[in-house]
Amino acid sequence: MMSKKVLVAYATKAGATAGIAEAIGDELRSHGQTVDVLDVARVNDITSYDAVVLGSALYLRRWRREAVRFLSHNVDELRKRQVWLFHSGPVGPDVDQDQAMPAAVRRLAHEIGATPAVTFAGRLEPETATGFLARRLATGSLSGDFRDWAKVRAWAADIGAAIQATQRSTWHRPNQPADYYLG
Ligand SMILES: Cc1cc2nc3c(=O)[nH]c(=O)nc-3n(C[C@H](O)[C@H](O)[C@H](O)COP(=O)(O)O)c2cc1C
Repeated sequence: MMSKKVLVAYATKAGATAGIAEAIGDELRSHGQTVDVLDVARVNDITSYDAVVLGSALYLRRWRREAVRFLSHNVDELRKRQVWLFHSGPVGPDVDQDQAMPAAVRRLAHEIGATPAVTFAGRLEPETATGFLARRLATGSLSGDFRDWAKVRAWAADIGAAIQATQRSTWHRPNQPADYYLG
């Protein structure tokens, strides 16, 4: 059986979200998928992928702009694919709090037909923090690497299983054009 090609794209400022994306990629590969893990700013064309996982770091309750731009520029192609979203954010006392999708991301996710973004805890450390505010926050109670690798891998394993399930049957999105069925 042909393995499906999966894009795991991430938007990061200080690298924590890239690490989560790599872990998702490793897990999917262990499920037999062919995976590219890429900075979303470097992705131009998604037509060669069967499924897309997109994650962004959260800053001041927003996604990074390159992730939002990717969604808005690829709505039509994403609608035809299986898409999963995540964001990486909470640190310190908020570590277990699911974060709301920013309004613009929620609208785009709805257009694409993707389920809401899952929240993964993040990392904020003096060694990797960039910018005055980040460096200041990184020395207080928010400081640390809170990424939950077991949670990340379990989520990716579910995605791997879902992609495998659609390899056995034909994957039809509801918005598949009608001429697809005509000879
Ligand atoms: C200035 C600043 C603002 C942040 N705002 C949020 C936020 O609104 N929500 C959240 O969950 N995390 C927030 N965080 C935490 C980061 O999202 C977290 O450290 C994340 O894992 C960083 O990802 P990155 O290393 O990929 O950039 C903020 C961090 C900084 C430094």
